[in-house]
Amino acid sequence: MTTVTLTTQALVALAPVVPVVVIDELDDAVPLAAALVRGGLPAIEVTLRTQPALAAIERIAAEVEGAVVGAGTVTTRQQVDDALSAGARFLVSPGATPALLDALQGSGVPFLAGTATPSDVMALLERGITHAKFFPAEVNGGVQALKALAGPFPQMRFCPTGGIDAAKAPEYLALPNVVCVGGSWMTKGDVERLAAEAAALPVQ
Ligand SMILES: O=C(O)C(=O)C[C@H](O)[C@H](O)COP(=O)(O)O
Repeated sequence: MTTVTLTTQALVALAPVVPVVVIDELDDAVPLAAALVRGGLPAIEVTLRTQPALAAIERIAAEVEGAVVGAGTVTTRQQVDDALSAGARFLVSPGATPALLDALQGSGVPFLAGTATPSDVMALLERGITHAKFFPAEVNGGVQALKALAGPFPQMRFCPTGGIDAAKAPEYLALPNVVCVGGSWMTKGDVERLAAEAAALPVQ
């Protein structure tokens, strides 16, 4: 099997939206991921918040053609190892402790660590990391906060996540320092149609 190394830049360029998927029933994982891929959202974040999450990552990696499955809610080195073993091709965390950043930087796969403040951003830049999640986006000031962060940190690129829906996503994606947004809004209802609408959103 050929292993293609995915860079963070390539990951965030796959689609304007990274769906955040919470799997309560393992059997839901493959049909949901397949609908997201058909809609045009190949990079899929499965949160490690539920019991079947790792098995869901395994199944999606094995069975859903075109999916680039990743693990979300990664907060420990053990979860980094478990997610990689399950087949995760990228990792997302709500935060960024030094221990977790060591593990993420050693993982060999792209990752988005969580930032919410200027100091969080500086801790990543000190390590040469220029792409981050901005979490929880809406309650941390949303679009206005990201505009303010662009001043001192022009090199930083964000994937805001948390409280974003189809109505709010375009305003985020219009910002020069936003490369994609994360959200769960397209994972309920007519998933393929909602994914297709999200996939069609323009990125600045
Ligand atoms: O578990 C994580 O690490 C997270 O990313 C938290 C939430 O899953 C996202 O914030 C999605 O949030 P909503 O789009 O508001 O549902």
